Amino acid sequence: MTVPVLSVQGLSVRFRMRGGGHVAAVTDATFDLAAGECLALVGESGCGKSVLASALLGLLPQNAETAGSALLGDTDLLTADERTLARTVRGRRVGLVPQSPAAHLTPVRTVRSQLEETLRELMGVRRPRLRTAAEAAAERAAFPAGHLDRYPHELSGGLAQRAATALALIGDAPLLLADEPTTGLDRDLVERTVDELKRHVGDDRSMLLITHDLAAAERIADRVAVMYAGRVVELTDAEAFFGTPGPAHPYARGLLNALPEREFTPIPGMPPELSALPEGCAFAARCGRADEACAVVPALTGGAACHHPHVDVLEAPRA
Ligand SMILES: Nc1ncnc2c1ncn2[C@@H]1O[C@H](COP(=O)(O)OP(=O)(O)OP(=O)(O)O)[C@@H](O)[C@H]1O
Ligand code: NI
Repeated sequence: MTVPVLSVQGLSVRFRMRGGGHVAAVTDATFDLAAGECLALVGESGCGKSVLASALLGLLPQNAETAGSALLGDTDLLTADERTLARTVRGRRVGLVPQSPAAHLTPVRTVRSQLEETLRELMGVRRPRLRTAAEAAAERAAFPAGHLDRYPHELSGGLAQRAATALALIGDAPLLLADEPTTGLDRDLVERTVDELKRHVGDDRSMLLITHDLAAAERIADRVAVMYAGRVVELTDAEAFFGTPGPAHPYARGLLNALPEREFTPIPGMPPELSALPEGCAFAARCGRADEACAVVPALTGGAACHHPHVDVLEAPRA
């Protein structure tokens, strides 16, 4: 077994709130990311995806408490000091593809100057090589050279995304972290963006793609992790998940069946408040399969954290 690029073990993040309460944003997340693999982390708004990403980047706010570990090589991202994270991790070992590229780019500077600055900072490239290097960096993300002297507000959503991707690729980081890279894009642009990201994954580069867009995840992911109320409730092979036998966890199955191109039936009810999670399985209150066993939190075994996973899945060979 090869050493994973990223190994997350029992990662929990909770926020201390005024008045003594807590928000349990991420609870006991455990997963590995293999070299060249794309893992899609999916789940509804507010389930803890971005908090998990912030934890991996050392960008949690002051009121956050973490537990567990997240090993990137021999660096534990949860305990590394800010200096290490800023100087050796962000950009260099983890490339960040942002949620809102237009907002992530500096508004008062052209794409060329932002690429050049990042090349200088991360790769030590100096004039006169800077100009050619910036053009090569743009080309890598299919950003047209003719638009390099534009300011972010002069770019379409698709081009802003490519500019942000070009920036994320500069450090040759072995791990790309993309948090909702397709939010706000039209469907055909979503597909193009996802396909372009996919070109950068493989061999020496892995990707953790955070999205609530299951169709985007299906296009690109090798494996899927489904989060519900802060926990990973299913972790499985993408082909099995989107095809046959389908998701094992009733929540994951409901999420897929809610898609317009599938059954278009939403899961009844709402997720619990992360400040007041129930004792047992957090999905039990919405689950047609729940019984008294669900008063205890189910462990993530056989790919799904559920006392009553879909049987057809259990009987089929799992990846
Ligand atoms: N600084 C904070 N203090 C308290 N609670 C927070 C803080 N940051 C995030 N949360 C809470 O953590 C939970 C998880 O938020 P998160 O942003 O990770 O969701 P998400 O899955 O990324 O959703 P979306 O799809 O909308 O981006 C939310 O309930 C959010 O309100
Ligand atoms: Ni988010």
